[in-house]
Amino acid sequence: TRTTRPQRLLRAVIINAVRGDPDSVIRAIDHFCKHTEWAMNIGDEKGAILDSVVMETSPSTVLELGTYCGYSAVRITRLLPPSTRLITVEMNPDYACVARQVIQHAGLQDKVCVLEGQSADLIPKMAEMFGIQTFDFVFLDHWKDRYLPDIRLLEDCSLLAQGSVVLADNVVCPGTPDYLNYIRSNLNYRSRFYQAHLEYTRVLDGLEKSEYLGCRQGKRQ
Ligand SMILES: Nc1ncnc2c1ncn2CCCCCNC(=O)c1cc(-c2ccc(F)cc2)cc(O)c1O
Ligand SMILES: [Mg+2]
Repeated sequence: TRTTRPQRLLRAVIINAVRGDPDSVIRAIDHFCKHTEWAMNIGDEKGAILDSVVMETSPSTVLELGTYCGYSAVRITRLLPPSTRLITVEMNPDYACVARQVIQHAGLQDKVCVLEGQSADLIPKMAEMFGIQTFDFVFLDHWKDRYLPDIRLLEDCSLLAQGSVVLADNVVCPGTPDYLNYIRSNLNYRSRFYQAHLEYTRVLDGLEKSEYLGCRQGKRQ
């Protein structure tokens, strides 16, 4: 049977990227997506915004929902201090398999845990599984209609602390209207929109960064 797009992306990484060099893995994927086949990685333009938010947060516990081929896992993890770990959740086993190999090619396998399963099932088990209390940084990049239920689940599981930062991809394209409405009208968050473009295209898209302020009451009127 023909290879899948993630398998062709992985082959491009193995051929073109230097083993152990995360930046060359990022460059190889962006080149593949610009010149060979589009793929739904966050990409270089939004990726630079992701980098800046990670650096300003300097998190010690990081959660990513929606791994795909591991591009954003490599982008995030290459910026983390040595003792920090990224937990990334992917429900598609084929994607997870490719992502583990991309992450390994970048030399970051000791700092990333790729968990297979649905975010809804795994979020309630996170604290127990990893011996953590809260996440300092959460990156949302999975099914767009899961952003809202999953941020609510993170709140209910007390996995967000005052100062935790939630960054959401694709809030314009494909769009996450219910999530945006919730997070922008909720007094427990301070949100900021970063205008950008859909990866490797001229289509408008953007990222929404939301800082959790702790548990206050009420909604913005
Ligand atoms: N742990 C979990 N729980 C639930 N779902 C889970 C999951 N783990 C994985 N998934 C399943 C997510 C599948 C990928 C999600 N991402 C997307 O769907 C996505 C689509 C586009 C896109 C834009 C314009 C187009 F014309 C076409 C596609 C761009 C993006 O940047 C995207 O991130
Ligand atoms: Mg995305």
